[in-house]
Amino acid sequence: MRTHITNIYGHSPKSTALIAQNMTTNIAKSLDFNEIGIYAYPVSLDSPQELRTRIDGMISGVGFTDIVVAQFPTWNDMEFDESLIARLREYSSLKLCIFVHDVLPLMFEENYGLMPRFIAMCNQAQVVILPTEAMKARLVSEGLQGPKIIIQKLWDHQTTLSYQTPKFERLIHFAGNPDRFPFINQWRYQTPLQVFDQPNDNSLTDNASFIGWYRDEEMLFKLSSGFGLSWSENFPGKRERDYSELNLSFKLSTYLAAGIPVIVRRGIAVADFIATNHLGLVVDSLQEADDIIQTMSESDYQVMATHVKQISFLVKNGYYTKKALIDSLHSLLSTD
Ligand SMILES: O=c1ccn([C@@H]2O[C@H](COP(=O)(O)OP(=O)(O)O)[C@@H](O)[C@H]2O)c(=O)[nH]1
Repeated sequence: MRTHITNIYGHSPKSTALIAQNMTTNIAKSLDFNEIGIYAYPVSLDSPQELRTRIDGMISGVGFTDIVVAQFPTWNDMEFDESLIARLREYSSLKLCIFVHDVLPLMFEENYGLMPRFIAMCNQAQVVILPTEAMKARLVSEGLQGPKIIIQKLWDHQTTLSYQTPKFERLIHFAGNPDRFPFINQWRYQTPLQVFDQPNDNSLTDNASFIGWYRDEEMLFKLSSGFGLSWSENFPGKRERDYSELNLSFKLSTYLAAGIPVIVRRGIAVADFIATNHLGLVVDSLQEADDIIQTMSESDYQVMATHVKQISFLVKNGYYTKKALIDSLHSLLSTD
């Protein structure tokens, strides 16, 4: 019996979906999983037979009694994901876990109609890894039933960079782009915002500096002071804020890996975890965060940083992913 995990290729190196799946695969490999590579391509060009042949090539190393963890979505269209699951289900003794990174029907309003297909796909697995309890409740209300559910809880952000005590600075970092997070173009708070993205013509503020996109280690190195912001707003067609109440943010774990305290909106899925573990500020508005930072003492900051250091160790070493994968294997192979 062998264990396998799918992994995507061929997307932009700046794609967070690619970064997250590649990282998850690296962690799984440390647990002796084999990789099933899935290259990005337009699935609509394949005839049903070509698609089947393509999938057979990808899973040629999978045996009838093996375990497969499918990281979804593959971003090759839901038709591809469904075909992959259908083909794997033909191996009657194979055990299947779907590791849900994003739920397309909830990400984009126009995709909500895909929900029944998404749920039907998940219901074919024995185990489904979901990001949060809130996502579990939502998908159960949409019809998810049957698979054992494992909660991921937090993204990891693996790095070998050694821990540095962060400096107290009244500064907020944001590792996201203004197309998805337009509110950063109107930053009007006293605490300056430092954005990891190229300058853009739509920025209406002098108090946000766009310092460019950095590769992983450089970015982590620059996140050496102040706070990391994870914040989403709804805008037409994309209910980012609603989605953040169900899903996990990757950038949140980037800040934790770097060792800096975070700022999150009350109501997002991990807000309680952030508050209970004293990892930063859980606030109702950006104005509230600004006010707290402007009056905060250095010792208050360092207390938070000390708490972050502990979770940073877990995140940098991949322990959330390892736990989710190991719990999934136990669920697939034993009964409690
Ligand atoms: O200069 C940068 C800016 C961002 N990122 C990566 O992009 C992620 C944030 O992407 P996104 O906003 O899509 O993530 P989300 O928080 O929405 O999951 C960060 O965590 C980093 O891994 C990076 O590598 N370099």
